[in-house]
Amino acid sequence: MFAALRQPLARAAAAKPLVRSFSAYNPIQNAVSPTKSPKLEYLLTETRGRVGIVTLHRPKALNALCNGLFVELNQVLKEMDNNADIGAIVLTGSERAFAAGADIKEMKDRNFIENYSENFLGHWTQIINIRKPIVAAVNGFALGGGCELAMMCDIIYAGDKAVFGQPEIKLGTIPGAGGTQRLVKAVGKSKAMEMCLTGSVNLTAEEAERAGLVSRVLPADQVVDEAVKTAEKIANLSQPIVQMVKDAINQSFEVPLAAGLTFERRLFHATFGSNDQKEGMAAFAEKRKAKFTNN
Ligand SMILES: CCCCCCC[C@H](O)CC(=O)SCCNC(=O)CCNC(=O)[C@H](O)C(C)(C)COP(=O)([O-])OP(=O)([O-])OC[C@H]1O[C@@H](n2cnc3c(N)ncnc32)[C@H](O)[C@@H]1OP(=O)([O-])[O-]
Repeated sequence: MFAALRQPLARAAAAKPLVRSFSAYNPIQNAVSPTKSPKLEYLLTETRGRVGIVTLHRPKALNALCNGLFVELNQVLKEMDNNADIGAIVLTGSERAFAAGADIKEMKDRNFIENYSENFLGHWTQIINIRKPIVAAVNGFALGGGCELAMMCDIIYAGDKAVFGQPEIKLGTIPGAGGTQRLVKAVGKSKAMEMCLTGSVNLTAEEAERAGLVSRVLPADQVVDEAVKTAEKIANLSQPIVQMVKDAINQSFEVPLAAGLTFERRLFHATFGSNDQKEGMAAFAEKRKAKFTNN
């Protein structure tokens, strides 16, 4: 069973980068022809150790999520997911805004038939298919699609001035990427209703932490560094086992408790088919640090 689980990882490790090596995504270094490897317009990327860092970078529009930004984001995340040198990802924005939502100016004149037939913004959900853990490091505004994007990540750290909200109702629309679904699970029905029905009740970072939406509040200038530290910790654990934890926790959003517990137990059983389980438990018994080999 474990060999079967390993195959996608082996494939991912062997896979050629979609476009070019990740470090070449740095727009400053980028000198590759635009057709094969388009320059990133809306993102900055870097790696620190085994952590890939993606920074939303559309400062004039408070990182409003336009189509081009999302196309780039999907592409970069997919490439990091396929890069065996990266074990976890940090997604962040600027100190003023993680993201102020979907680009209102870009979508204001669209109509229902176009939206429906083109599955408008359907590609936003691709981020949930990324298998490596993603830590969102949120400063400033995380509104509308920005809040939804943070909730698509696996862990959220917030700067002390971060603001989370779903203001779509004030624009005559509703949240379209999880604001009425994931937010309920994160903060409960009453608070989610209050936020989505008024569009003006936002959560401060402290409130978001108390409600369980974010796991840590930090001074704004430390959020990214702390997110990277956590991501580095995760990236140095056994990668297949990390993916199993992510899969198992995500199952809890999808299936009834009994099915989730069965799924969890089967994965727990499966870990015993891995060398990393043998190494992890032997290292504990021998009072030494485990050396995981991701198999
Ligand atoms: C699978 C299906 C997927 C469906 C996805 C659905 C997604 C989602 O649920 C829908 C949304 O997010 S709806 C969106 C929900 N979000 C909202 O409703 C929040 C909208 N934003 C705001 O309310 C205010 O900008 C803030 C209160 C954030 C800051 O106020 P402040 O400090 O006075 O700053 P400022 O001067 O206002 O902004 C500076 C510049 O940024 C610009 N810009 C900012 N946000 C933009 C946006 N979303 N768009 C475009 N542009 C945006 C702004 O125009 C200005 O540009 P200008 O060229 O200089 O004029």
